[in-house]
Amino acid sequence: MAASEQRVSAFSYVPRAVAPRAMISAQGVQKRYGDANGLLALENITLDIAEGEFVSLLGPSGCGKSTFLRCLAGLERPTGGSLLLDGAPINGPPEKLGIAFQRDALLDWFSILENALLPADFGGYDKKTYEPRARELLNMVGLKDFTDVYPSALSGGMRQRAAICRSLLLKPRLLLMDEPFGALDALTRDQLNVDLHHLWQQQRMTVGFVTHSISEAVFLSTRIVVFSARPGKIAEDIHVDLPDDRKLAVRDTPDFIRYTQHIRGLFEKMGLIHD
Ligand SMILES: Nc1ncnc2c1ncn2[C@@H]1O[C@H](COP(=O)(O)OP(=O)(O)OP(=O)(O)O)[C@@H](O)[C@H]1O
Repeated sequence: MAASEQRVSAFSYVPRAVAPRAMISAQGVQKRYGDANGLLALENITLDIAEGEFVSLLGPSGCGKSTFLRCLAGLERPTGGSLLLDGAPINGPPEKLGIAFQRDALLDWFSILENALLPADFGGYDKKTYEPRARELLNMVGLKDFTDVYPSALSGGMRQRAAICRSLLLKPRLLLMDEPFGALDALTRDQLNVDLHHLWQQQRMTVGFVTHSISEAVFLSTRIVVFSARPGKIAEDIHVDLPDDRKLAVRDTPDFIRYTQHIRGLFEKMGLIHD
């Protein structure tokens, strides 16, 4: 499906008349693993992402969401098309990048505060300079009293909160998250959705977020890019026009439900879910 054939509906993303310059610009991005006969994971991905957008990638398992995220992180290279950050090709992990994955990857022999400070360590920055920010972030997500505790003493949700603080330590312009809440129970996941929404509201970093949850995507995003089955193509690019300051109760509103129904309908049409 060519970019021009992408689905357009009442929900579709329409760039604003005076659009801010794209921070990320993908033009016909293709990713094939292996040689010329290898597996085609992504085909013809074309989209621009402006600074400060919260973009979720939704789609069936194996459709290339993580592959696209890894291309954005400079951990994989597209095999076709162009992928630009601030107008320059992404040839490696960009500066000011924050990453969070499903496994929190905290280091068990460091305290929570030390874990949150690791990016300063790795980046060769003075840890003392960043300590107030690490403490502020940990405070914001309810870990104020756990800064000196080791990860093994924390629940999965608390660990993931600490991991998110770590990814935000250096004030990333771009935060890439691959199913960061996938392993958490529903209540903890709800709370972390709220926490992440608050963090995004305050810091306004650009976020690329991979999830399998339609409701999580609608709650968090300003925009949802729905991929079709492999090779991943954009099935629909949806602008989420919900209040900027979202509380969990927004999920009970007719507007929210219209979005979740619409996306479920797309997956039904793709034959991915049925009653
Ligand atoms: N390093 C790799 N080498 C070869 N094939 C790969 C590699 N990484 C991913 N793939 C394949 O590329 C396709 C897309 O994988 P990817 O992980 O990007 O999908 P996804 O949409 O994130 O899947 P899921 O939702 O299940 O996590 C899959 O068929 C996968 O097997």
